[in-house]
Amino acid sequence: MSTVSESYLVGLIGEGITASLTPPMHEREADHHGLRYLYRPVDLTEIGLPGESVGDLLRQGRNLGFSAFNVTHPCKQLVLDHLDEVSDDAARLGAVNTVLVRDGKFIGHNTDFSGFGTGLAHGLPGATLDNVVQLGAGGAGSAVAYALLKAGVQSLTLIDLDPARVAARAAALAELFPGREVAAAGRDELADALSTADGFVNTSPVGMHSHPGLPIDAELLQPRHWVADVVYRPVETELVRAASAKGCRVLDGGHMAVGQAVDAFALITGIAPDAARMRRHFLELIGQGR
Ligand SMILES: NC(=O)C1=CN([C@@H]2O[C@H](COP(=O)(O)OP(=O)(O)OC[C@H]3O[C@@H](n4cnc5c(N)ncnc54)[C@H](O)[C@@H]3O)[C@@H](O)[C@H]2O)C=CC1
Ligand SMILES: O=C1C[C@@](O)(C(=O)O)C[C@@H](O)[C@@H]1O
Repeated sequence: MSTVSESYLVGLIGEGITASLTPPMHEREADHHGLRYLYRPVDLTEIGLPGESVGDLLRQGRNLGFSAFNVTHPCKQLVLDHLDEVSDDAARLGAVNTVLVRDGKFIGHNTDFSGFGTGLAHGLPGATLDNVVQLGAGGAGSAVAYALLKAGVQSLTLIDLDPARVAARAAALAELFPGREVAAAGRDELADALSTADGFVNTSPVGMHSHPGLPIDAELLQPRHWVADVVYRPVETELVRAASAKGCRVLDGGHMAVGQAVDAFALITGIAPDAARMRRHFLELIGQGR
């Protein structure tokens, strides 16, 4: 037996997340710190609940002694209506993936953007951030674009297949970061945009096992470009491979996947986790086909 001050009970609420690597990453790191820490997936698909039930689940979880939750698709925006406090960045971004239960209150944070930002700083130190092209303006893309602008990117070109979505995202980001240039573009403008860019980030699903291929023509990459992917199944995507072969510095999608877990673990426990150890564990899990 343990009381809420002696142990941690954490859940991940979202659709189709039973195979997520985030629970084992947290649990293994907690073991290293000698913590009693259990992290369970609460898979909406398996229990047959809609995303709108996230508020009820949070309240039930609080009553059952949960310490915190990660929330993911389709709940990152829906959860906002149920929180007592939201960090400035999560409020600006309009998305929460981490909810702390503190004195019966729900406090929202976003570690997707901070996790990508930390991965970028550690994985590509000193990368020139003046001009960046990002493919994909969906859920992951919103957090990554926010992280890039926070990291100092001056000119960001967002490219997506959905013109309305990318225009809305670019306009919202331009308002949040006055003085920066945030442009929306179509795929036909990729070559032009990359000709003056320092870096390229893929946040589209292209490159996943279920969606194989290169998200852009590798001919467009020059050795001066740094290249980041957020796809992490596989970790070595076709983009990562092609960019490395061109001599580009690369950041694989595992950095964001581990970064969000590192930052959430720190928020939940107040303990700084060993990020390198968590990445080794993540790569081990991926290597086992998890
Ligand atoms: N490393 C990490 O921690 C995470 C990685 N991901 C990865 O990011 C990928 C995207 O996830 P979400 O943003 O949640 O999906 P989403 O569906 O919200 O957004 C994907 C966006 O990419 C656009 N898109 C698709 N194909 C494109 C193409 N060929 N060219 C340009 N735009 C294209 C879509 O129109 C859409 O706006 C996932 O497939 C997953 O692999 C997602 C979440 C976290
Ligand atoms: O979107 C994601 C991915 C995730 O749901 C996972 O399954 O690893 C964990 C969430 O914290 C994060 O925001």
